[in-house]
Amino acid sequence: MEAFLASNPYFSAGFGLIGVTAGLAALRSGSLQLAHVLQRRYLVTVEIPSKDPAYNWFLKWASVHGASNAPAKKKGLLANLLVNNQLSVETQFTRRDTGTSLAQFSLVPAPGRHFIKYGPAWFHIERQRERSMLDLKTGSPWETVTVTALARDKGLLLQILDEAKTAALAEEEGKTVIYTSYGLNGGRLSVVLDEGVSEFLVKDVKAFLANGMWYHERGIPYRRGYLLYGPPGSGKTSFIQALAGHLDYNICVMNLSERGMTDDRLAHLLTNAPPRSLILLEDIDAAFTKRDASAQEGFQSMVTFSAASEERIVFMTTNHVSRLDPALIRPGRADVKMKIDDATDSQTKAMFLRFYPGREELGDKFVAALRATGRPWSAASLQGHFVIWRDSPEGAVERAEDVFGADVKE
Ligand SMILES: Nc1ncnc2c1ncn2[C@@H]1O[C@H](COP(=O)(O)OP(=O)(O)OP(=O)(O)O)[C@@H](O)[C@H]1O
Repeated sequence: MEAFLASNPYFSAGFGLIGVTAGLAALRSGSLQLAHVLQRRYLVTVEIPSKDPAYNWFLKWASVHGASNAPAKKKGLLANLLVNNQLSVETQFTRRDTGTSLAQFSLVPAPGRHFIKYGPAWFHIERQRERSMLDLKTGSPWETVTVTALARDKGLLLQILDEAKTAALAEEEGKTVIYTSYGLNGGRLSVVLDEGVSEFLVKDVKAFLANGMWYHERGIPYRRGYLLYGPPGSGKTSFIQALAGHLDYNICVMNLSERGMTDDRLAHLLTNAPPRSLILLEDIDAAFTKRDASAQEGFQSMVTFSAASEERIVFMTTNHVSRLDPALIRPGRADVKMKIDDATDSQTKAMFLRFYPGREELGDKFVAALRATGRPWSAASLQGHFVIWRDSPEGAVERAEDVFGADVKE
């Protein structure tokens, strides 16, 4: 590890004492030499330029983990004083198959100095922006993040970079699966919901979009909220993806459980969402059950967001509708509430026929075999089953009960 550190250009004996504490600052001006000695012995610094992929990984990591190990009481105070007030919004666009783009917002430490506690150690983070230079490819300013571990253990920094990388890659992996497998399919929505559900939702969104003047003339906020709730794997997220493709809209996914997501920030994100966007707040229950203390904060956010004046279509999804504060999902915030449930008979048959066109009779047999078990099944598990048996509809029917193999029910 020592050898790796020595040869790694990111690890340098950078000068990271500035701003650590007032005491250390005084020490620095008083005795530079002593500071050098201390710094060499006790601090490890890594510099990450913005052109390095690790740059975004690290900022994202810092926004999620900062001060996460501080005791609960101190957490708010420390986080607010030292980190929270200095977050900035970063937007990343990913092109989707359908030609529209997916905008993803994250809150990352803003340029300036930050302190973060992680594991046993404190870290000093300095994000510096080069004012006179721009990255010609992206048009964004060159930046450098300097991370100084206020500890002697060099391994901690490596561990952090490694964790940041793993988290970033895992996130990308998930996205590729979701965002490339759905979308427009010959002009039709490729998600099979129960009869009438998808038509109802599409019609409702289109009516909303066609009635801007009506809202405007009456001074009603031009927004519509949809809550899709129900068991995992029923197609909530896929439907919203497909709908965006169908309307040729962008999707902005916001994670309400992200650290530091306060009212102001949510309002900022909502007003800065690109035009022609569906806003998707996934697993909204997570924002309210994970962090008790901030439930109130999240609630306020939703109030703010119901006041947005521009055209806003907001989709919220949850597996646990009963855990939500009723005020959160009242009309005005969630105008349409739709249960997207386990697969029905007709949905199951429709999916069967999509995989095995023309095999009506077998489709009925398949549905009957599943129904005979008395157990519920999800559209996601059906899809998994049909993919396995893609060349043999007979096999799919014979082994119908395998559909339950992949299901994990609460
Ligand atoms: N109704 C459906 N029609 C076709 N495929 C579906 C349907 N529902 C789910 N799937 C398949 O299952 C996968 C998972 O579905 P999706 O993520 O949309 O479910 P979800 O209801 O949002 O689940 P969760 O509540 O766990 O987020 C999808 O990528 C898709 O391949």
